[in-house]
Amino acid sequence: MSERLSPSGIPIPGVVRPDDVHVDYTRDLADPGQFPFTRGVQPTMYRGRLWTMRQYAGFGTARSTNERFRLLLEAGQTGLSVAFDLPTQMGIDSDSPRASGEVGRVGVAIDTVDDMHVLLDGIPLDKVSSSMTINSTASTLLAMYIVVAEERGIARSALSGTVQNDILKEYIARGTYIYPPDPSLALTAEMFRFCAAEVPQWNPISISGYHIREAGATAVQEVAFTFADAIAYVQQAVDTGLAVDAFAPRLSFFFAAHSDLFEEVAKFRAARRLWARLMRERFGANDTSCKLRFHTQTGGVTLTAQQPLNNVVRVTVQALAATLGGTQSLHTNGYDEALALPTAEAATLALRTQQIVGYESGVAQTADPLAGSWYVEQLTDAVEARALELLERVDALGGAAAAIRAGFFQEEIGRSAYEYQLRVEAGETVVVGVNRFGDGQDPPIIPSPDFSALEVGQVAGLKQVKASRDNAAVQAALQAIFEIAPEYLPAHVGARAPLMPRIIDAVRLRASVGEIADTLEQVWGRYQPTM
Ligand SMILES: C[C@H](C(=O)O)C(=O)SCCNC(=O)CCNC(=O)[C@H](O)C(C)(C)COP(=O)(O)OP(=O)(O)OC[C@H]1O[C@@H](n2cnc3c(N)ncnc32)[C@H](O)[C@@H]1OP(=O)(O)O
Repeated sequence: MSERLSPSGIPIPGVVRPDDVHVDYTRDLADPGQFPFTRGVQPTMYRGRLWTMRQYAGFGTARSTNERFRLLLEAGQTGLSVAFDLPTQMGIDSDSPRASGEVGRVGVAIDTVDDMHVLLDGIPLDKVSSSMTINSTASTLLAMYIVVAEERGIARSALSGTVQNDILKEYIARGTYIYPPDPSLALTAEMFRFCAAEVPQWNPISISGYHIREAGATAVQEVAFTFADAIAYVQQAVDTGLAVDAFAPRLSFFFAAHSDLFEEVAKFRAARRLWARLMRERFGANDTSCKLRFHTQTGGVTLTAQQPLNNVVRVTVQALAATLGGTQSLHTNGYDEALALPTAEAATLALRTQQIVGYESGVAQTADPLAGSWYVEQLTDAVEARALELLERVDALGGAAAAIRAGFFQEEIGRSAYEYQLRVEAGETVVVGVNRFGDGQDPPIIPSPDFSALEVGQVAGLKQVKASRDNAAVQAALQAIFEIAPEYLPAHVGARAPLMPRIIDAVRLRASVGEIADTLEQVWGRYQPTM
């Protein structure tokens, strides 16, 4: 019989026997809540608290997204997750010609803190945690969140949430970068400092393997490349003088869950163990800093436009993988996402899927229920060993930033994506309803909504804000940012003046996302990809 391989290329025996596994319980597993946290970061895991059900949502205006948030919270969702439109992610105001046609399309349009007020209207910011998928403009959006809370009388210290703020993977796989890596990384370190000092329950980064996976990486590459990025962030922050244990407990991560249930569970367990070991060995971090806390999203690329209801089943298997793997927070995709923005019905069903997994399937009853399975332990070892090997190749290239410049990640991911495609085309990898069990029907066509009226309204709102604010004060606040920005360039020696408080000042005066981004770009320049 031919050899079977997992999707990452790990050989899978027909039967795994006790002698095939060499686990030392104390060294390799330990109880949940104990180093190396293979079995989970909390001693009681989901018996103490179920994972956060956090559906990524956002489209059109702040008002329409606020309505979707309320619908989801009423349906039992336990955390928020904001999707921003491309102009907001790229630091472009809605009234710029460069934003034309993109306003409110793949997420909500936010120009000033006034939009943020509408977005968060009626949401109890001291009770619900919010995630914001925002990277190059993360500092401005976090500033807006803080100012909304402040203007509602809620202290910064009471806020909890996450900004994605993972710029390295933008160069590798996602694309919403503005500035070159050096000042971008320096700004990330400033956000680590600021959050640790002033917003202690905020996670200033969500180091993301999800997009690396979506771009075609295997599970092993997903872990290795995410950790390569993570090590670069930790090193950068340490180099600026922060003590590792002052910020590392608030590093958070973001992974994908695909349909190979066992490899995915092994991936999550291996990732926790590998991260704990890396942090202890490379940075001398304490146990709290060694805990890998992560959000998971079911795999967008695994969804098919053909026979879209099949996606409900895929999402269920993937949600099981994430929760058997001990995720802290989960987004389950809508079954219609391969066709269009998810409908309210699909978004609700996706949340119901999590609730069925959480309350009916029994996964929440005991921590790390698959531990001790010879197969799962063997696969956990294999994923860890292979990810470490790959990480060491990145080290040899000089770390994540150097590997990005050399095109290493992009090439490796591209090769995996190509090989996967060949396997699908050869029928070796079965995609139900696509290369097998098709019904000959074309995928349904869903008309895309008309965004033009929305854009006109958003632009009018922004013009009104710009006309009614104290423009001299805004210019002075932007000037203050401009004057500090050079300290975030590599040529600068010595301590840097804090940038976050200046961004908050500007946001409070109703400076826009685009104005703040342009100010920084004047000093830092724009990144030009080398490949
Ligand atoms: C694809 C798309 C795109 O490209 O556009 C995207 O990127 S979408 C990307 C969307 N991204 C996201 O949604 C990222 C979401 N990330 C997060 O929510 C965070 O970063 C997270 C992963 C750390 C999860 O945070 P969370 O608040 O939801 O959950 P936590 O596990 O931290 O739990 C909340 C609090 O409860 C405590 N807690 C949890 N479980 C227990 C337990 N069993 N016993 C006692 N306490 C417990 C935690 O310690 C914590 O308190 P304390 O805090 O006091 O310790």
